[in-house]
Amino acid sequence: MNDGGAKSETLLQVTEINGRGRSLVAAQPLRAGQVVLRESPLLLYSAFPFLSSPPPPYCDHCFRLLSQSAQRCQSCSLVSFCSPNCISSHTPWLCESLRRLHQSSSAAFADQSPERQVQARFLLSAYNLAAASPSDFQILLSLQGGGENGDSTSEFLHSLLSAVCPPLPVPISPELTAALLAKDKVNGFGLMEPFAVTNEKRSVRAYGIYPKTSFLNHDCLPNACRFDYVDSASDGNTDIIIRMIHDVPQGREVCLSYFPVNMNYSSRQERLLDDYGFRCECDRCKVESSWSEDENEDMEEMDGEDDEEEEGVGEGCGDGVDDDSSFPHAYFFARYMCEKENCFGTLAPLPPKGHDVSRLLECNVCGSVKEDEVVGNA
Ligand SMILES: C[S@@+](CC[C@H](N)C(=O)[O-])C[C@H]1O[C@@H](n2cnc3c(N)ncnc32)[C@H](O)[C@@H]1O
Repeated sequence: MNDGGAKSETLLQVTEINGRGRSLVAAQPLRAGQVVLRESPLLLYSAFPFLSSPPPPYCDHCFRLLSQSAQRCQSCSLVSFCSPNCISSHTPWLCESLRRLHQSSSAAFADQSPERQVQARFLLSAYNLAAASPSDFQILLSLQGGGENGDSTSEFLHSLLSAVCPPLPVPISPELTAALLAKDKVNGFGLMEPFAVTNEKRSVRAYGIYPKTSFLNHDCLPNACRFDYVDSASDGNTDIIIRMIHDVPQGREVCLSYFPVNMNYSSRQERLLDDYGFRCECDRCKVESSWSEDENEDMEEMDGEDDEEEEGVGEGCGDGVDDDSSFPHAYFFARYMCEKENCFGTLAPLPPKGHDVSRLLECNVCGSVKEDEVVGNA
């Protein structure tokens, strides 16, 4: 994909904003469709439980779909790789830990949800990073999240992994395990299965943590969104790409939405408080906090359960939410929300060519591309 040779340092500046922590701010005017950040993950881990059968058909390093020539690890026989380069990432510690954990996983995870196994995979990757690349591990530790005491999940995972895995050259305390899990919760991005007609309900293939992308704060009406091109990227298969949805002046904060934009006010607030520890006071929340329950339910119906309401989004989303003053952000939904049923993706223009903003909008979930009917009238 053409990313216009983005140099994020000249486009985005890390700035501390009161009440929001580190934030990324436009260091120059940014244009609709512009790639403002492209980066590789600090750490990646499979979204599949240990006990999934058959084993996931992906390279355990770059998470590409494996071909016939895939190489299975001869020692643990649990993971496969697409190339000698990828297999070199499989350290002896990780290999032995995976083998031992897999052996004990039926008993160890018997009473646990499959999510625990995925969290254990994250911890193995994080511990492995601590030993294999201490400087990257320090970057991981510097990300937001942690500080709180461990809970029963972190205690369970810490005792299990310390009992099962071979010793590491670096000490891992229960507090460190708790902090790592908290950082994953706040900063992890899911890399989805590529969209296909036969795979409309896309699942997550892997999770990744991206150092600079982790500085992007949330806004319920984002001005940027993330793309990935798993299986279709010529290199950097798991790179994350941040593109501007519309023009933004210098000095304005660049924000993502941490979840699909169609969620209603109370669901958004609940999610942000539970998972990210803050109350959102963005412009959209200020408007929607005064809506009645019915009006908020109308927003819920935009999630595709009611097609008639969904079609009405451009004109306002139903009873009571039908004019510009009560629903000033209607334009966003009409222009930048994917119309495909059950997609809920966000649209951003393709990267500009020269001075021209693209007339084509791409969905960051299903990948469909459509003509922008209002280009130039942002
Ligand atoms: C992925 S991090 C973003 C970078 C973070 N501000 C930092 O200092 O590293 C997510 C965290 O940033 C903060 N945050 C994100 N969006 C926010 C917002 N709209 N208002 C207040 N805090 C926000 C919350 O603490 C959240 O858990």
